[in-house]
Amino acid sequence: MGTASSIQHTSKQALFNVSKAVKKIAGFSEGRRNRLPRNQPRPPRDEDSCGGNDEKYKIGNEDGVVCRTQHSHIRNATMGKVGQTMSKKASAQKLEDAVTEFIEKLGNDEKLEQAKLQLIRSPSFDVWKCKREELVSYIMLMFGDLGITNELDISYNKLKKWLVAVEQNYITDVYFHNFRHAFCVTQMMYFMIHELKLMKYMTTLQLTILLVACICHDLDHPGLNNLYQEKAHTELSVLYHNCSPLEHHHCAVAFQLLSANDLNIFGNLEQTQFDEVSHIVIQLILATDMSIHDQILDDFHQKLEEGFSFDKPEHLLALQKILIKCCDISNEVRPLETSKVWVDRLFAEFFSQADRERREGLPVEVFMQQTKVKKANDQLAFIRKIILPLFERLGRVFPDVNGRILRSLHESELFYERLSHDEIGQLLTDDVTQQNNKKHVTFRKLEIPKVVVSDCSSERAI
Ligand SMILES: Nc1nc2c(ncn2[C@@H]2O[C@H](COP(=O)(O)O)[C@@H](O)[C@H]2O)c(=O)[nH]1
Ligand SMILES: [Zn+2]
Repeated sequence: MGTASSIQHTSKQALFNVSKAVKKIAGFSEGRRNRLPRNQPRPPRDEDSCGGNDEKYKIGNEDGVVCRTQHSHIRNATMGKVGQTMSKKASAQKLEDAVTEFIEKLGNDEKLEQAKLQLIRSPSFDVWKCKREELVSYIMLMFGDLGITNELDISYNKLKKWLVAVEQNYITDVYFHNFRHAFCVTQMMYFMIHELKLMKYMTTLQLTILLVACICHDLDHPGLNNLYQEKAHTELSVLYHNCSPLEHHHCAVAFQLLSANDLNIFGNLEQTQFDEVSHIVIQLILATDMSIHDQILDDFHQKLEEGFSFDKPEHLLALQKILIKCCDISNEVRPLETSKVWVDRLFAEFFSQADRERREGLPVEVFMQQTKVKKANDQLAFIRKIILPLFERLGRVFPDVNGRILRSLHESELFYERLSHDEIGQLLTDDVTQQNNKKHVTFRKLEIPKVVVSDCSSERAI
């Protein structure tokens, strides 16, 4: 697998040395920064992320919200270890009781942290009940829990600054491809790391790569897909010759951010290691382009037929691509009340793109036309043709996938099967376009590259 060989080679090997003697942080980071100059900060955002202005997603006012949010959030947690053989709803109730009981006994910060870790280790974690700042702090918890901050010697401040910069480089007004989506993909990966015990097979650096790729995989997504980029001959489509233009852009923004000295969470790696890490992160982000879905699935299938081995770098990379793809389209692994919102948001993004295409005189795909789409039908098809086969293939390496993950997917399948008989999604949550009718969705003209590396200051303290 060429340059990725040493990072990917054999599990649980000490792959990098962070001792003071080998750190060349200053020179190393300066060099990279000089090659990739910083850009102008983006104007401040006017609202609190997706759904921030919607009553439905509001958690309360700013005063005292942290405490109330944490507790209501923990109380509303669902599933987890409890009730793995029960339905999504029954297991949710059981865990809710268990967590409520647990909270009553909480006496200090450490216990609260443990309770939070329990929450984010579950696919039932409800992203809609959190403020953006909380999401950043949850990712910090994941890094601490997996030993990443220790092993890569990342300071609390640097990690926080990097995450805040990443969060600011997702576009708030985009219905689906916003920071909450990136968080969900990351949190699902964190869940999978525990559920499938990936730490037995991968090094801490390899796990870090997975999480970083998830966090960055849709950076600066404009809410207009690759088809639009091509049809409208956007700057991105020209720059990347219509070859996964969005995914290449997400990579470009990710590495613009990492090029800043104070944001480079890989700053303690040697240059060659940084290059190898970058190479893998880029390949994982590029793998999220659904137009190469079959190709990636076939490649993994071939490795399975050869006899999958964690010790073969090319096998490991194929598996990592499947993992990030699973997480990227994993909303249906979550409880229906969470996943339904994502379905509506995805369609709202499609419809918004279709409106724009009509305004610009471009052809509009049928699956994006509000008058033609049958949400339940389409979702059922997506579950059956894309999601289930992908997870089932992952299950060939990790049989644990066949437990609660597949059960949950089959529950969703059943739900949409029933709904598709009634159609047309009357039982789905209110259309997001109606929820957001006060909000004007404005897509900025793409400027390449545009990255925010400033404004990570104390007023945004986590
Ligand atoms: N009909 C559905 N399409 C979905 C769903 N989840 C994801 N998707 C599609 O896949 C891509 C994923 O790639 P991304 O990196 O752009 O997030 C996404 O754009 C959708 O087109 C789903 O639940 N239903
Ligand atoms: Zn995505």
